[in-house]
This record gives sequence, structure tokens and C-alpha cells, in this order.
Amino acid sequence: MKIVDARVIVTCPGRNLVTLKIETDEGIYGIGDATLNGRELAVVAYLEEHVAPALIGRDPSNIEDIWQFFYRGAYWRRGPVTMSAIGAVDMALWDIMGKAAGMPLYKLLGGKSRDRVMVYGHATGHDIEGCLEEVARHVEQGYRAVRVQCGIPGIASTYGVAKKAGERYEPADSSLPSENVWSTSKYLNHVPKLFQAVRERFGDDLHVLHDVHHRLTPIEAARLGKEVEPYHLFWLEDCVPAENQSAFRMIRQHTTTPLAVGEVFNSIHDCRELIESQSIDYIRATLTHAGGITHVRRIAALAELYHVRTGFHGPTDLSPVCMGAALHFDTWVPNFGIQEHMPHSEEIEAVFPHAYRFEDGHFTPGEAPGHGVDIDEELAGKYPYRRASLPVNRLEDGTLWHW
Ligand SMILES: O=C(O)[C@H](O)[C@@H](O)[C@H](O)[C@H](O)CO
Ligand SMILES: [Mg+2]
Repeated sequence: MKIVDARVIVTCPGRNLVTLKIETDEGIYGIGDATLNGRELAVVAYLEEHVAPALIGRDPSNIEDIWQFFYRGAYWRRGPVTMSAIGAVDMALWDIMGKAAGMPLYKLLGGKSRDRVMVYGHATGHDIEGCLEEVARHVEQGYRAVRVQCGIPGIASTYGVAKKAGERYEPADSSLPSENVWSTSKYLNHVPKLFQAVRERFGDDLHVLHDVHHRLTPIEAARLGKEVEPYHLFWLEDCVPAENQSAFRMIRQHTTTPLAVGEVFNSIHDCRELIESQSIDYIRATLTHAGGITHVRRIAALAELYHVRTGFHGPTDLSPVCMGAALHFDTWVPNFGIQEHMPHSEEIEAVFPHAYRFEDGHFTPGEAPGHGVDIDEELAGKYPYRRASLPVNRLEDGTLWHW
């Protein structure tokens, strides 16, 4: 089998999504998600200029060699643009091989380690009561786990909170970055009350998660982790920026609240120290941004040695292609933790028909060969690209702060 074509499809059914389609001389094709929120066209250029031409003529079954060619051969290794491009290639090649073998991807990886994949949904509200109503809606839908985010009194807008109740929030909310204002003290004084209210209303069995979006210093994160221990969170996510991996050791010394990190990571080198020092409990780097199945399974294997579990990033700014491939990985990986699930819009679901199904708070990946997700190119063509950027964050005195 030989690769005869590789092309990039950019579509914007409500938000920008980038898909790589690799076609072979046997009529089998595979697709991969190359979406990098707010930087989509950078990955498109990388794929079209430096990757697609070099794929033509290669044997798609040589997944590992192709991965090494684009990683080691890149010279300029790592980084979200390079690794998202490699991630999309890798996802498409595994899809092709699944189709060629007539096997769903989880079987190709090593079979089922579980019958279904537990996911967490997003409950947000401008205040605690509004958030509790969203938690109730998710519990009614069968979710066993819910991420809770609420507005903070005295702060005009809080990232991660939907503009209207029941809606999804869209991270990339304007063409050029909008500016949010942040106050750590207001946040730290308020957010423990949210978890107390959730536990009082919904009891102890619901898995409760929270995302700090990188905004604290290590000692502030240690304080928050300690203060929320009575509410036994499933995890506290991205509590500090993680370039300085050793910062997590400080947090770890002060709290038993489980820590999750990694949605902005793109290689094992971003998390090796965190995992080996057992400073985290869940690693979130997912297939698109961390170089695909071939690389993420190396991260998962390292994590397994240190009792760290997977908790893939799964927002609406990753397409159903990544979700589908991730669910197959989640079905196989022995040290699975949980899978994020922000439901895509109906428009996106129509562009990307898929075999995965949601039921009773869990997903199953489906039995279709490959990852089970396709793209309706004609429909995709109806939604032209529209630049959209993630916001920036300033403290009340104007200091440009961690995202
Ligand atoms: O945990 C999450 O789902 C993420 O933190 C999102 O809220 C990101 O901010 C978004 O995916 C950025 O593109
Ligand atoms: Mg996050």
C-alpha cells in the first residue's frame, strides 16, 4: 500500500477545525485532527509545506518510521505546531491500518481494558447557584463526573464559564485576543465555597473536577489544594503554569488533592519530571497536540510506572476525529483515568459522522474499523475559516498574567 495524496481540510462549523486526510493507492483513506486552537493556520502551513509532500509514496503501515521521520528528522523538534501536525499524520495512519485490518483501533492497540469510558462534563455558572443547576442537568444525563467552574464576585468575566446557562463556552471568543481581568485573591476566597455547595447538594459520590487554567503561584495552589481537601475533588487541573515542572513538588508537599496537568504539553519531555517525581496524578496531553497515538502511548507507559493515569483533554476545540481516536485509546490503555467531554455542536457532529456513542455518563468507541470518525467534505466546505483567538488575562493593576 502506498500514500498517494495528503491534504488539509479547514472548516468552521461554529469554530475552526483542521483535518488531515491521507489517501492510499488501495482506496483506503485515514483522517487525523490537526486543530490547534487559535493557531490553526500555523499547523495548516506546516502540514501543507513540510509534511504532506514528504508523505507521498510512503507505506502507511510504517507508522513508527514515519513518526520518527517527522520528529527526529524535523531538526526543530517539539512544540505545539510541529506535534499537532505529527499527531494528525499519526492518527490518520492508525485509522488507515485499522481499516486495512478490518479492526477498530482499540483492538489494534491491544484490545479492551474496559467496556466503556467514563467521561466528565462541564457545569458552569455565573454564580454558584447557576453552576449547581448545570451540575444537576449533567447528573440527570447520567454523568458520574462533572467539572465545575463559576463566576467570581468582583471579576467581570471568568474564563471557562459559558456566556448563557446550558451553553458551551467557546475559548477562542474573538478574532484578536480579548482581555480578561483576573484577581487571584477574589478567586481563592470564593471558589472553595463552590465545592462546599456542590457536596452539600449532590453528596460525596459525584466526581467533582476543577480547572484553574494555570493562574496560581505554587504556594497559592498549595493553599487551594489544602482548603478543598474536605471536598475530595477528583482533580485540580492546571493549577500553575507547568514549564517549571519542579514547582509541583511544592504543591505536592502541602496537599493530597489530586493534580492534573498537561493539555498544553506536546511531548513526553514536558511531563517526564512531573511523572517520575510523582508530582501529578493525571496526565492530560491528548493525541492531536502530543504527536498522536505513537507518542502518547509512550507517555501513558511512563505514567503507568508511577501510578499516574490518563485524563485526556477533550474540549470542543478538538474535533470529533480526536475524540474518536481518544476513545479507542481510552478503551485500551491500562492506566486510564477519565476522558473530558464537551459536546460538539450539531453542525460539527454533521460534518464529522462518528461511531462513538454517549450513554449513561460513559462513551463507547464503536466497532467500525479504524477510529470510526469520518468527514463530510462537501458539508465542511460550506464553513469557511474565520480567525479566532484565545483571550489574554490581566491582573487588576494591568499586569499581563498567566493565561
Ligand atoms: O480543560 C479544558 O477543556 C481546557 O482548559 C479548555 O478550557 C481550554 O482552555 C481550551 O481547550 C483551550 O483551547
Ligand atoms: Mg483545562
